[in-house]
Amino acid sequence: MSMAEPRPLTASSAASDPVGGGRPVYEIARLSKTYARNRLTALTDVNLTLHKGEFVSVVGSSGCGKSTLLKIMSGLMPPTTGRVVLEGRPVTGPRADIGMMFQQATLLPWKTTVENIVLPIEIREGRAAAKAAIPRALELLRLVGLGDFANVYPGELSGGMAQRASICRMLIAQPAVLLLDEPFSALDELTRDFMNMELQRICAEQQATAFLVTHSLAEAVILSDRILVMKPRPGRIVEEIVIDLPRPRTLEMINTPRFGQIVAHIRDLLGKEAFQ
Ligand SMILES: Nc1ncnc2c1ncn2[C@@H]1O[C@H](COP(=O)(O)OP(=O)(O)OP(=O)(O)O)[C@@H](O)[C@H]1O
Repeated sequence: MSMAEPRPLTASSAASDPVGGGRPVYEIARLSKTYARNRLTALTDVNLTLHKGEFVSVVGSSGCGKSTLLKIMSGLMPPTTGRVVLEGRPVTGPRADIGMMFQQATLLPWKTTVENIVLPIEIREGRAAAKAAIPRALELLRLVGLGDFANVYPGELSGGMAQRASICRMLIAQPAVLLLDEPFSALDELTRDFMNMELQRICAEQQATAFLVTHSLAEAVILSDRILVMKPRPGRIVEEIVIDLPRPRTLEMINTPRFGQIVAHIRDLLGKEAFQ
């Protein structure tokens, strides 16, 4: 293998090879999922460890099991077999220390931005706790550049601004892990690029441990320390790629030969079926 090639690792080594030396935060071992209704094996023998401060993405063709994996990781769905452990405790349902972000911001239109951000606390711990969390919500709004928009309603926010607000809502409970389900795919390309750079900055500032599902290879490469490549029937991790581009990443890196090589390598791994 030449030095210019991405360094491929086997899927089984994914569980034991920390990037940046962080401690293990989220651990999945021998995970499988068979949907009872159609007896479809959506995932088989998935092993994965996320280390503190690490950004890991998963890519793969439609139907390879990415959403199934994310639902299990978030506690929304039980696995058929295997171990799912966050901060030493098995994940058996939704938890306050799991932060989630989706394609749509899903802010409540009758609540102001800051009220939306403290909403998870209000739901879990009541009004007094939500009120006490407002200073932290305002601090988070400043972190994402929305300091002046705390008291406006979501209808007055652009798509990118609404997603920034949902980053704050995700971070308010100081989650141990961030699970990101194509958070910027509904945005136009320029805003999406910008938001990815913002996400990188925020994750670095918060030392966040993040797991991203995306259809965009470029997005996965620009953001990640490692990329897991999945294949379908049955859904499994076939390769792990360590992204050795320096940090902080910049959009200019997208035009470098190294970036192009890594994307081409992943595209080859995915094969033609991923793009049909
Ligand atoms: N609730 C369900 N019941 C039965 N089969 C399901 C269910 N949800 C997903 N599947 C099947 O499991 C497989 C994996 O689906 P999943 O949605 O996890 O894939 P994905 O990689 O997220 O796809 P996409 O990229 O298109 O969102 C697919 O074959 C899908 O048809």
